[in-house]
Amino acid sequence: MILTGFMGSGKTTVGRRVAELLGREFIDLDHYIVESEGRTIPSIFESDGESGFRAIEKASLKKIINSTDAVISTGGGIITYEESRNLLKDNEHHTVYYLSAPFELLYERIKDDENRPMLKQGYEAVSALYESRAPFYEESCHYTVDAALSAEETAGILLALENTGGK
Ligand SMILES: Nc1ncnc2c1ncn2[C@@H]1O[C@H](COP(=O)(O)OP(=O)(O)OP(=O)(O)O)[C@@H](O)[C@H]1O
Ligand SMILES: O=C(O)C1=C[C@@H](O)[C@@H](O)[C@H](O)C1
Repeated sequence: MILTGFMGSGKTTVGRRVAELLGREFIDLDHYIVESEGRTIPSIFESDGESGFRAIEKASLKKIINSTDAVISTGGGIITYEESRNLLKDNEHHTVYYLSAPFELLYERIKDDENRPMLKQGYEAVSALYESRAPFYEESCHYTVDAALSAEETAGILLALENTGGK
């Protein structure tokens, strides 16, 4: 199982819970990057820029996607590169679930978090980013799931889908 979606959609929160319910390991790709790089995400953005972070993110996804049956939560920008989108959609090990919710709700959840460099652009730019990314999440997933619910409810939906239509 792989979870995608915009910042604040609950990929980490819900992913950790559904992994517990499925009895599988949980890997948060942002956390994996921080551990393997020995740097925080804001410091990677500062020294390597967004493009540097994206290159590390793409390589990290490539490295783990076919080597684990863990529940993987991705970073919000994983759909930036076509290669990553194809890797998500065409992979043979994981069903990809897009956690989808309205922007205003997501922004309320994340607006005060200092650990998300993309938020420095301000409300209007982040809102435009949300709009521009939505089709990419849609095209690279197998299921779109409502993430405006409680984390527990969304985890329950994912569990049911994984047990019926999951890989
Ligand atoms: N279903 C939910 N209902 C209410 N709050 C939630 C829900 N899911 C997550 N949150 C809260 O929103 C914030 C962001 O959640 P989380 O880190 O799980 O999102 P994410 O999709 O992994 O974000 P990112 O892409 O930036 O890593 C956290 O404070 C979390 O507690
Ligand atoms: O939406 C994004 O571009 C990001 C989301 C986070 O998960 C991190 O991957 C990073 O802060 C970038």
